[in-house]
Amino acid sequence: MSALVVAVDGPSGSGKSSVSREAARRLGLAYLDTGAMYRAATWWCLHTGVPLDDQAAVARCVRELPLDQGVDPDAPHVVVAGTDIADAIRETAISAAVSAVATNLAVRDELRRRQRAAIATQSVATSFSHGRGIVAEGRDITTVVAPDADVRILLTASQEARLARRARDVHGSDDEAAVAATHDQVLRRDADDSTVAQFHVAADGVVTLDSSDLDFEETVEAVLAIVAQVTGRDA
Ligand SMILES: Nc1ncnc2c1ncn2[C@@H]1O[C@H](COP(=O)(O)OP(=O)(O)O)[C@@H](O)[C@H]1O
Ligand SMILES: Nc1ccn([C@H]2C[C@H](O)[C@@H](COP(=O)(O)OP(=O)(O)O)O2)c(=O)n1
Repeated sequence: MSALVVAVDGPSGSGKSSVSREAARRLGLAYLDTGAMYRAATWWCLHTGVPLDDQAAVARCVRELPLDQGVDPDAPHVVVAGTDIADAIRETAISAAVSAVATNLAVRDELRRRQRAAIATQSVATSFSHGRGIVAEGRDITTVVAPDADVRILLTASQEARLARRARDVHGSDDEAAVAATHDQVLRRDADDSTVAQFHVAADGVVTLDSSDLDFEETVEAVLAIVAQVTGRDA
């Protein structure tokens, strides 16, 4: 079976990471979390003491980022210079700082180069059970990193749904205080990130999937239905 590349973009809390990972698992494909790369780059700059407002220094630092990122959806790992940072990159300090690194255009060039290489590797190597290929998700995968992907999906959800999901994720509750505490992580970050990537409106040929009124399972099934419709391939 030929390689299959599925690209998924969307704003924070739309469900990109969890839904893409589960879809990859069911399709037997690799899974690339490009947001984790921007988070790992941010962790590395902070760890090595590079001030995030020094654009040139940040760019130099990220070009040397010793990142080892797994693409098995059942066992994702993010290791930098021998340290497993999979949990550390989800902490609020990284979520608050990551847009400063992700809006650095030289950083984007470097990480996009690595993302294209990871996608190309999975397009030629047989790694998972049903064949070859990858589900890659982020903010600019359908438009810039892999605009020629076989399947391109923009996963959206209402602001209310996204805030509630992130609040449950981070604070274990979606009451008023928990939702208010996630505003910076979701709304401010999306506003900053959308200055360098267009992920609120689908580009030509990109299928929009609105998950506001779908639960997790329904969203995964909707992604698989789009893949089946576009490619004729079932999970
Ligand atoms: N359709 C959905 N309905 C309800 N919760 C969802 C849905 N999709 C994802 N989630 C949950 O919402 C949270 C945020 O999802 P995540 O995949 O991290 O989003 P993103 O990568 O877009 O920021 C997670 O706890 C996830 O399990
Ligand atoms: N392809 C990508 C992926 C992520 N980013 C940026 C946008 C986000 O602020 C950070 C982290 O992305 P991530 O997908 O982990 O963010 P959330 O799951 O929405 O919290 O990286 C990007 O600019 N381009």
